[in-house]
Amino acid sequence: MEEQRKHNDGKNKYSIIVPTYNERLNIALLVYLVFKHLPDVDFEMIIVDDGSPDGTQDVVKKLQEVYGEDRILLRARPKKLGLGTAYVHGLKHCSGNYVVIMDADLSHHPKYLPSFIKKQMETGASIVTGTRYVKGGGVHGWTLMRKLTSRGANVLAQTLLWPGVSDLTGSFRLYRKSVLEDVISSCVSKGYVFQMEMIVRASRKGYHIEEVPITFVDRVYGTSKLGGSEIVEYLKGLMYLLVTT
Ligand SMILES: Nc1nc2c(ncn2[C@@H]2O[C@H](COP(=O)(O)OP(=O)(O)O[C@H]3O[C@H](CO)[C@@H](O)[C@H](O)[C@@H]3O)[C@@H](O)[C@H]2O)c(=O)[nH]1
Ligand SMILES: [Mg+2]
Repeated sequence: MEEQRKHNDGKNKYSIIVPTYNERLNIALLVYLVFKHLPDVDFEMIIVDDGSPDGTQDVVKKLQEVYGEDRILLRARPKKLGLGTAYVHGLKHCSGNYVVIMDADLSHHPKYLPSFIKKQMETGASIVTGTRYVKGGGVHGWTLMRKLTSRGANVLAQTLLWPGVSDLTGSFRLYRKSVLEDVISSCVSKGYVFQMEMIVRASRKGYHIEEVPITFVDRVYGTSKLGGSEIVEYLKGLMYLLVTT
């Protein structure tokens, strides 16, 4: 932390975008852990909730009372409109010069946040992406089917698009805000395929991308929103990128 403070000199602000759909049981713990792991960092959390029927927003409003509306921003949408567009929406409300994107279900543990920040400061990278597919990273708790889906999605995209990044579908990332705005404006996908499109486009545009190892632990509460239709969308997105980039 001391190290972090030394490099920060008080100028950087991090906006952490967290998309939520039915994360009532996870969001409070996530917020608690982010505050715990970033004690000396200037940050805000932007929760983009898509009208979760489980009452996620009620929990977020309670958290705002505890932590303050300047630290926890609730930027809701009326219904489930997809992960990719949730980031676009969240970005409009960011006041930081750096943006972190992470899941609400604790699969992206906030303990890794300092390593993203440190890596960015050491290298001056425009993007730092968490990767499960290098030494020190990994996946816990997934079924064989889900592991194969993720590996398959990555191998396929690596082979066809060779972007030079080891984890294309992961969504735990830190961006320089201006870079995120630039890359996001050229992205067309709306669902889960968004992660892959973002990193491929960023790499094509020549942005400096660094990686930090993370271990992705499957959620304890609730269920994944990744369904068969998202996989079809992914394959379509892959083909689209293949012919357009
Ligand atoms: N606002 C909003 N949030 C959503 C939506 N769909 C999902 N989310 C939120 O997005 C996060 C990820 O959703 P999960 O359903 O937990 O995804 P996952 O199956 O665990 O997939 C994760 O790993 C994949 C890599 O293998 C990633 O590709 C994916 O983005 C995600 O990080 C969670 O915080 C969830 O509440 C949506 O339509 N709208
Ligand atoms: Mg998840």
